[in-house]
Amino acid sequence: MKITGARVIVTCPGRNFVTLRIETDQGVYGIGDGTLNGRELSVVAYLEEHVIPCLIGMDPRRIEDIWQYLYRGAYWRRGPVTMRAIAAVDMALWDIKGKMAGMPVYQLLGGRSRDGIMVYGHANGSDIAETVEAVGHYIDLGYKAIRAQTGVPGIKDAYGVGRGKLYYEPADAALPSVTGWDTRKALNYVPKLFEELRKTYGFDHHLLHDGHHRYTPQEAANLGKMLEPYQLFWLEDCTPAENQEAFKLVRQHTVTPLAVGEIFNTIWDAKDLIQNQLIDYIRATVVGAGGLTHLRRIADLASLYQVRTGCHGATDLSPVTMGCALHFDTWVPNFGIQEYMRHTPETDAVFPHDYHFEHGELFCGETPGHGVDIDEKLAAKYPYKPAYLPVARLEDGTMWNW
Ligand SMILES: O=C(O)[C@@H](O)[C@@H](O)[C@H](O)[C@H](O)CO
Ligand SMILES: [Mg+2]
Repeated sequence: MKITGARVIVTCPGRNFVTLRIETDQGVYGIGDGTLNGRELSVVAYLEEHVIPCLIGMDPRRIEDIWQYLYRGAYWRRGPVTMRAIAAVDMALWDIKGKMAGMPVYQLLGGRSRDGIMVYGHANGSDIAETVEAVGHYIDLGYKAIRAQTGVPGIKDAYGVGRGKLYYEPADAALPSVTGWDTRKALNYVPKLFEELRKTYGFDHHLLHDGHHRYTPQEAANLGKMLEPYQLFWLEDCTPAENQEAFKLVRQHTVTPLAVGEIFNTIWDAKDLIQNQLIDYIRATVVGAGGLTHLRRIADLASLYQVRTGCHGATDLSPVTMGCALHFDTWVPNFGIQEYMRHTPETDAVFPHDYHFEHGELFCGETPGHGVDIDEKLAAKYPYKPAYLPVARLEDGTMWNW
């Protein structure tokens, strides 16, 4: 069996997506997601200039060998662009493998470990009252787990406050928009949100919060401690994780569960955090961490230390990634939770899929492969539109973490 061709499809049904389609001499094709929010065209170039020419003539059944070829062969290893390009190839090859076997990908991974996949949605508001109401909306939709993010008085465009009830897309301008941040104001306000949420809705639902890399280790430890009475499912990205040791300080001071990893792109980013039990959930994703082939290695390492998966699932991960993630989540023994930021109807129309939402859970389908396709005619109606993630500055103008 041979790869006879491959092409990259860039489409923007409300936001940009990068999709790789791989053709074979058996007439079977597969698709993969390579979207990198705000830097999409770098992955397009990497795929078109440096990956696709190497793939032609290769045997698509050799998923592991092609992964090793693309990882080791690049010489310059790791990084978000390289690993997303590898992920796009990997997802497409698993899709082809499933179609050839007549099986959904979760069967190829090892079969079902569960039926439904517990997901969490994104409730947010400009202040505590609005956010409390938004959480109620997600409860009414049947979610068992809800992430809550609030605007903070005195902070311009604080992270996580969307522009609509269900859809949250942070990439918002042709050049990065500038938002503000003030840790002291946030530390004085965020715990009050969770106090109000528990007072209003009790403890029957999981609540999550995303620190989005904004706190120093000491501040993160302080926030984790202040949130303990509200029994969060997790506090995510509480402090930048390049220095994995920083989590030792946080861990010493709080039992609030910690999650990290949506910006990780290989097992090396997470190895020390997992082996030292510094986190409870690993958020690495199929698209961000080199595809299913590498993500299951991360999950296996995590399982040795009772760390569970909590894959990132924001709107900037395409339905192709969501489809693959659900097959992964259906198989992985140490599953924790799956993030599920709903895509818009336009996006869903471009990417027809067989997964569905019911009673707070997502269910992958039984279609051979990963169960997601791309309508290229429709995709062509949405040309690429430059969009960047915002940047954040402190009140004195210091660059900070968005
Ligand atoms: O946990 C999350 O969902 C966020 O961290 C993301 O929405 C993140 O801001 C975006 O994926 C960035 O593109
Ligand atoms: Mg996050």
